[in-house]
Amino acid sequence: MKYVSTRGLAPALGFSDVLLAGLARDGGLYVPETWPAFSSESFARLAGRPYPEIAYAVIHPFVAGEIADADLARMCAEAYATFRHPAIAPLVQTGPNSFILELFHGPTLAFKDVAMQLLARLMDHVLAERGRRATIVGATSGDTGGAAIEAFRGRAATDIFILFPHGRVSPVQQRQMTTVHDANVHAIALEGTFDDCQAIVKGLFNDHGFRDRVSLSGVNSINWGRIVAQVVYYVTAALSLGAPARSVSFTVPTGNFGDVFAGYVAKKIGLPVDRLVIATNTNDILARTLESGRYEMTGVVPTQSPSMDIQISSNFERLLFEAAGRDGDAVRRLMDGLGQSGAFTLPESALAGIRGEFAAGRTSEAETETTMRDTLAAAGYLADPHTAVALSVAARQPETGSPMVTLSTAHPAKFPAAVEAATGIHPALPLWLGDLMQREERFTVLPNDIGAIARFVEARARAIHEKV
Ligand SMILES: Cc1ncc(COP(=O)(O)O)c(C=O)c1O
Ligand SMILES: N[C@@H](CCOP(=O)(O)O)C(=O)O
Repeated sequence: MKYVSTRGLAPALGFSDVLLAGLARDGGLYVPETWPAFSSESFARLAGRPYPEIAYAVIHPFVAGEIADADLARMCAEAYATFRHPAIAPLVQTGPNSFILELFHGPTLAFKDVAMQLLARLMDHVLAERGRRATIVGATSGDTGGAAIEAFRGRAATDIFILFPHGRVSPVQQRQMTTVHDANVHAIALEGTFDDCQAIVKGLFNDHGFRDRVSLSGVNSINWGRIVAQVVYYVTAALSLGAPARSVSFTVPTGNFGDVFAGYVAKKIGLPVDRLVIATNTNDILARTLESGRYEMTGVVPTQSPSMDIQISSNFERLLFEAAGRDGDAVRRLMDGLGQSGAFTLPESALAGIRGEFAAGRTSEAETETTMRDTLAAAGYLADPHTAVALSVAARQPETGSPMVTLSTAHPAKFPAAVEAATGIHPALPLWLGDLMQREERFTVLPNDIGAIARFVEARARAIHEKV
């Protein structure tokens, strides 16, 4: 299987090259040339199997033989051995037909661990086989950074630089990035928003000289390896609820569109998914786009679900590519429009296609608080603010008979202030992170300037390369 760029101008690559490339050289995102097809029988055979086995089975066709089967199986087993729940991604029933899919049992208490623990192992494996090193530069609104640093810390073949928006992540999120002192880890507080961080990362990828000099790789959801690992929990959740014999709906708290796009991929490979619902906070560009057909940036406001304070939603480009009939020229024109004027209008047929696959809704700050309080009162369940955004949107969906699964993307202890203000309960960090707030912080504050970031990365990466 080859992967093609959403902008149509970069060479098609195999799985291992796509893992290391991150962003395509034409600025697009890689997607598989064709979707593998799973039959009902093959899904049925996976029901009841342990999570790492299902991960292996789902990811295997996407790897297309580029990694030996035994190595892939071992890496799936090792990645999910880092999780603190035997089910890895357990389902909790909160109503007659309502379920919460808990994705926060990994080392940093966020759903990002599910993909990142595997991605680090896959990248290490490919780099070792090629005798190469890579410099990872990533952007985070809070959770990707901690998960990436935890997964890549101490790895000999990678230096990792994470840009986070200064003052806009929760104290727990910040400390998960700034208290890791391995020599290959660099936390950078950028004087800007998450969108600024992400624009700099994409800018660095599009500077081919820089990209080649430092062997740039990415671990944001621009990397296909992130998406494919996230497809797995849609499969495990649906199988637990009766798939393939019945279909299941999902509501997903959404920012960069990676998580909900993984749900779309699950559907494309044959999982019976009824509805896929995009849930946004007041940074509601995706909900507005589905309503009006116009993707239009209006400025980001800080919310109590900071990881979703995003308006340039990277993976929406992957959906555009699908909805535009896989026409890379059309996607390039739309993305150029976004770059020049901060907006684009979806072609009618693309909008109709997207509306056929997704529903969307937004949750205000007041509704997020009420939902945290009501969920505790009605179901005895303490949800984090990101999960609450999605629970609120899920509750407003029409009943179709299929079970509704809301993805819970973070542990409430990552956002104690918001959870306590809404519920009166101060969620404690698990024992192994109990001293997080006392650990020494180390990070560099840099201006919102791509040149300053490029110089910092190149100087530090080179210094590390010279020592090795
Ligand atoms: C806790 C949490 N929930 C939801 C999201 C949104 O996920 P995505 O960016 O994949 O749409 C994020 C960040 O990505 C997050 O950290
Ligand atoms: N919400 C994310 C933003 C980056 O998303 P990614 O999935 O593209 O890595 C975060 O927590 O950093």
